[in-house]
Amino acid sequence: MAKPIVAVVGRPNVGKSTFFNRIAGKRISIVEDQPGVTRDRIYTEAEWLNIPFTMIDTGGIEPDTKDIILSQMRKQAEIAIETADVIVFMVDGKEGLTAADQDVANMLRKTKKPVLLVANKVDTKDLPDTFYDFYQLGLGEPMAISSANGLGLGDLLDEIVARFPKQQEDIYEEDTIKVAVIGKPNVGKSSIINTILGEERVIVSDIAGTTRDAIDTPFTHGEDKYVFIDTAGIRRKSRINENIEKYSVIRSLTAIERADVCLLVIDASEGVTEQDTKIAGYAHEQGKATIIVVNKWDIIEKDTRTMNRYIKDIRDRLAFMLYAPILFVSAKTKQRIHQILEMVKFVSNQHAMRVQTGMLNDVIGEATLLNQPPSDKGKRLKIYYATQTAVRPPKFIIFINDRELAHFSYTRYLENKIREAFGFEGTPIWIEYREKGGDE
Ligand SMILES: Nc1nc2c(ncn2[C@@H]2O[C@H](COP(=O)(O)OP(=O)(O)OP(=O)(O)O)[C@@H](O)[C@H]2O)c(=O)[nH]1
Ligand SMILES: Nc1nc2c(ncn2[C@@H]2O[C@H](COP(=O)(O)OP(=O)(O)OP(=O)(O)O)[C@@H](O)[C@H]2O)c(=O)[nH]1
Repeated sequence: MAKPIVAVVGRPNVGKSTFFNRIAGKRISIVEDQPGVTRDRIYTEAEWLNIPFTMIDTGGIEPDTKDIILSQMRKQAEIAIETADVIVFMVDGKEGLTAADQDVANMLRKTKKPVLLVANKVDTKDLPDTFYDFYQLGLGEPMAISSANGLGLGDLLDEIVARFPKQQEDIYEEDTIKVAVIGKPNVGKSSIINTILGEERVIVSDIAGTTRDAIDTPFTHGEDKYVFIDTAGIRRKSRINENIEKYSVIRSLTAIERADVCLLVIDASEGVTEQDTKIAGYAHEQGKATIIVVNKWDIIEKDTRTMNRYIKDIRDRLAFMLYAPILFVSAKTKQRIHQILEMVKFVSNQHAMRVQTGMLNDVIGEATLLNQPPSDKGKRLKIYYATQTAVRPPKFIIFINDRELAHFSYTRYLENKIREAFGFEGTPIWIEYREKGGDE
């Protein structure tokens, strides 16, 4: 389930960080490819009433010192409008209304996204006289909070959570394959999506009953139903500066969470970057199927070994997903673009595949005969029985005598044997051990 995104926008010194730290849970830092970009203070995972969400501190952008406050705030507001589900606009309740607040309010009023106007530093129950000026911003009733001593935060969080979009998952039929197109800015995500959607057999559907801007693109291809997840920011080209990069990563992460199959798009002229590795790692951990799509293949000067060199490099850098098929495409010339949906359908089936318990145990039994399970201090790992307990991703539980003896390398070996026998192409496989009770 995708987590909603909340962005906090406001002038420097209004107390965004203080607010953030009050609400923040664990922070995740994002690897940057560009030097000189503020590294932490980007976003955090938080939770209210058991509803998890992601909070972005747009104050984290301090691109260059020449920038005046106002232009920075405009950028913050743009980023918030582009990426967030709910925007918290924070003003300084102690200082009162400023011209810069007016300016940002003008921008925020134009978005259809919910905006909550919050006056921070209202440390006592009595509202300051200047408080009423905030009504002039045209963003509805200001809420008074004090981040420093925690006043009003619960009420604010209630209001934020109440404005989260309804989850869209339910509106797609069971057999719809959800596809996230992920990757860095400019690798050609929108070009690939638009090329696929322009294909003859593809019919883009309407989403019924959605009130906010549609963020997904559902379509059919022949008999098969698909939806490209969270395409709003991708298909509509954003003209936001370079700093959008790290926020686009956050969007990628939430898209991955909702998807069945991820298309990890890599720019052939750049190869696999650190950012790609990070995003790919997330898809892997989340148990999603992945296809690696190397785009812009048209601009690469090729000889007979070029493709193999690329494959080797990708396998080296993304060694944790050797299961992911690699496609070399060009959105520009349409080379091999038609293979993408075929591959999506194939790996989606692999992702949902269930194998018979009898066959699985034959494979495991044979594997242990070929390569004896490890032993330690005279005790040998015994494998009693294996069963598949889940799909999307396929999950196996193996009953054994002693978990201590089940080393990573042997698990890897068993995984390989399972793959040799059944395929499971494009999908990670989860293997869990259970100690069989009462035995030895
Ligand atoms: N009285 C009072 N002071 C506060 C409150 N919240 C924050 N402050 C103070 O306001 C100052 C600025 O707070 P920050 O949280 O750093 O503000 P910021 O908006 O993150 O500022 P930038 O990092 O410049 O974007 C600090 O001195 C805080 O202690 C509050 O609720 N009441
Ligand atoms: N030569 C070549 N250029 C391409 C190809 N695909 C995309 N481009 C160009 O690469 C640039 C970026 O393409 P987009 O499709 O906008 O990339 P994106 O990943 O959606 O970018 P963001 O919206 O910033 O995330 C554009 O100038 C495209 O024309 C390709 O296969 N070959």
